[in-house]
Amino acid sequence: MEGGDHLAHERKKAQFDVEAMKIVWAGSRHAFEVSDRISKLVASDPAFRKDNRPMLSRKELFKNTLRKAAYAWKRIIELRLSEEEASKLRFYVDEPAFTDLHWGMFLPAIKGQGTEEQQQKWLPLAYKMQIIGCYAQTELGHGSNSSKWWPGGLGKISTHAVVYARLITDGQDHGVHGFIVQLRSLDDHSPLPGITVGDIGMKFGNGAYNTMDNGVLRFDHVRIPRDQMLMKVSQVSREGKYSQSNVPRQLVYGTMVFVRQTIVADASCALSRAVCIATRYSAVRRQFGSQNGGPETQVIDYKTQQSRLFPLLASAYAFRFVGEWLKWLYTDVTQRLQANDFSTLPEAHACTAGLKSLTTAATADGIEECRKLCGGHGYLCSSGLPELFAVYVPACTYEGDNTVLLLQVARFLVKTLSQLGSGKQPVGTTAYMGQVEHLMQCHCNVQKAEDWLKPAVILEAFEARSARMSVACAKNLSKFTNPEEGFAELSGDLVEAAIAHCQLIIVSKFIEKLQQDIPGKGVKQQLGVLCNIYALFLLHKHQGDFLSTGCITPKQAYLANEQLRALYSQARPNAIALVDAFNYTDHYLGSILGCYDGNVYPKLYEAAWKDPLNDSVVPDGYREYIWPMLKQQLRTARL
Ligand SMILES: CCCCCCCCCC/C=C\CCCC(=O)SCCNC(=O)CCNC(=O)[C@H](O)C(C)(C)COP(=O)(O)OP(=O)(O)OC[C@H]1O[C@@H](n2cnc3c(N)ncnc32)[C@H](O)[C@@H]1OP(=O)(O)O
Ligand SMILES: Cc1cc2nc3c(=O)[nH]c(=O)nc-3n(C[C@H](O)[C@H](O)[C@H](O)COP(=O)(O)OP(=O)(O)OC[C@H]3O[C@@H](n4cnc5c(N)ncnc54)[C@H](O)[C@@H]3O)c2cc1C
Repeated sequence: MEGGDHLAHERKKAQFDVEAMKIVWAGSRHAFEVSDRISKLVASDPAFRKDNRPMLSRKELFKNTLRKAAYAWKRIIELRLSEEEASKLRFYVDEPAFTDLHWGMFLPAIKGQGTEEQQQKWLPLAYKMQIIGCYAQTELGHGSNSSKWWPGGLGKISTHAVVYARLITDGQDHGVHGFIVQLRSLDDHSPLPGITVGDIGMKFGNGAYNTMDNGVLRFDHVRIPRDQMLMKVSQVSREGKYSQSNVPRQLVYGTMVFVRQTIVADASCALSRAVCIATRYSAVRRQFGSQNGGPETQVIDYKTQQSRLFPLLASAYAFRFVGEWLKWLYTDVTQRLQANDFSTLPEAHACTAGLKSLTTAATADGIEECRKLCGGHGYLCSSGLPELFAVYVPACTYEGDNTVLLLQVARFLVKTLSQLGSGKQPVGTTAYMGQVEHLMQCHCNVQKAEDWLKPAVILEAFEARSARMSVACAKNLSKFTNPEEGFAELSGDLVEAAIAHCQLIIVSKFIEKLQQDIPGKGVKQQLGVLCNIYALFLLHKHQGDFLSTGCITPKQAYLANEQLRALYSQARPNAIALVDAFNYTDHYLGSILGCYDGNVYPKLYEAAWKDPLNDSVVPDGYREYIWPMLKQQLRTARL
């Protein structure tokens, strides 16, 4: 079958209003319209072509990224795009670049930690791209006195950086503070005196994150003007006197709370993209196994394929909704901070750190699973999956290694439990800890598989598991005379308790989403199916936790799995429509396997001939290396 929509029969099976689901996915009609318009603008402009990336050398690749970034900026100005539209445009250009750090970290750091005066001086320059900034925190080795190493945009492009360094006045160390530092001349881009700066070298994967100039930076007697220390949290007077505003020191790390929140939202984009590719291809790909001489089985009909694919589809939606909620939490904490209410900062830190860790780990693993779900073709660059994985996987490390972040969550949980004794009622995402006595002894009330569809039953099981794991850690910690020693010794268990808590947050936010008014025929029902798949998949995967803490019985674990299988059957006819609801253009997907019309095989065949290796029938190197070898064999054979 040539041309046409090869997935039309799948689209007809949908039991819900796909257009309405697109709006739910986007977050609002307005967000949908902006996203739809800008993604099509990017897709239709040949200047944003990206299929040749894996073939380019690092230098060609990097120059191409600079060209695209400059062209994107030109279009943003010409079209007078709003900040929201401009940020969507950069998103759909889909190429990591120095601009990510400029807009995503440099500007937010100045906004969050600079005084009014500092903001007035630096923000207009940065907004007009008259200076380009990066965020320089990480060091080559341990400590804050070796060389900066890793900051994106630093290597070759940034003119300025927010540099994190220790502040020492009168021989007294005041800890890490942020400073705006000019790195390069605004005339000829050469490094300023005393500054050594460059790129740190090739990274994982061809193309992929090599469009970014992650850099190294050293200072030798560089003087930073006093008024370039970011002084919202603490100040140094003209006379060299150090003082602190009446705000928590942790605000110095506020940019990380912001970025981690955006990383959670981004996880749903990366995972949904991989899932869209794998779902469409699984419906196109047929294998043996039909009965009565009918068409061969679509691989999406294999239960094994469904049990690997549908939990990822459900996770993409779950991460979308928890990302939406996290954005709300971040906005809320920001407003409170402005009113000098710092009470929710520890929770915002724990939620952003924990959810960043959980969603990036699941997304990186999920992209790799999607590659395998596409069989051999998933390994081709034209599937889009190898590059997506290579670009995405460092999210498990940057903005805080995932294990380190889970340990931060664990500290928060242990602290929350320890405060129960003093009568402090936990609120927000730890409110359930207030019923710890009930959760320690409650029994799951599931007798038949369908009982697992009740939100209250799911919630209680997840709350009980999380509370019991945290309490077990707290009890074990209390056996140590030195708490830090205890924390280090039990860190493995603490990480697992943190994971249980974060999974509870994701499940509960999905359930809360379903309590909202969601318009559109069948939309809420489909989201209900996905929510149950997400929760029961986690329960099945971590049944060891649920069983060992006595939250459920082996029979109930068996029933959960039975229900999960039934849910996969319900999701099956809607699978293609559920990925169509992401509204991704073929340009953004960048995948032959995931193309909208499902016309995969002719496109794969055609793409193969475009590979530079097929430019000539006889390859370069044949005469030099292969021909003499063949001749040699010929002579040996004759002897
Ligand atoms: C608008 C468009 C959006 C575009 C989005 C852009 C996205 C761009 C993506 C680009 C891609 C990559 C960018 C990557 C950038 C980076 O990686 S920057 C470097 C980030 N580095 C880290 O994350 C290091 C991880 N380590 C930590 O976070 C440590 O906690 C930290 C180094 C900050 C401090 O360590 P310590 O000094 O050892 O202190 P701790 O014991 O950890 O903490 C002390 C107390 O402070 C609390 N805390 C820690 N962090 C925060 C925080 N961020 N906010 C609030 N509070 C925090 C912690 O809980 C402790 O509290 P307690 O004393 O227990 O009450
Ligand atoms: C692509 C990319 C882009 C980046 N961009 C930037 C940027 O723009 N700006 C910037 O400042 N930085 C940037 N970084 C650096 C990044 O933030 C750090 O790599 C990250 O915070 C992890 O720190 P590390 O590399 O020192 O890892 P390490 O801390 O050395 O981790 C190594 C191992 O030790 C373990 N470990 C470390 N500490 C503990 C502990 N306390 N307890 C238990 N286990 C522990 C970790 O789990 C990990 O397994 C980037 C990194 C990457 C990969």
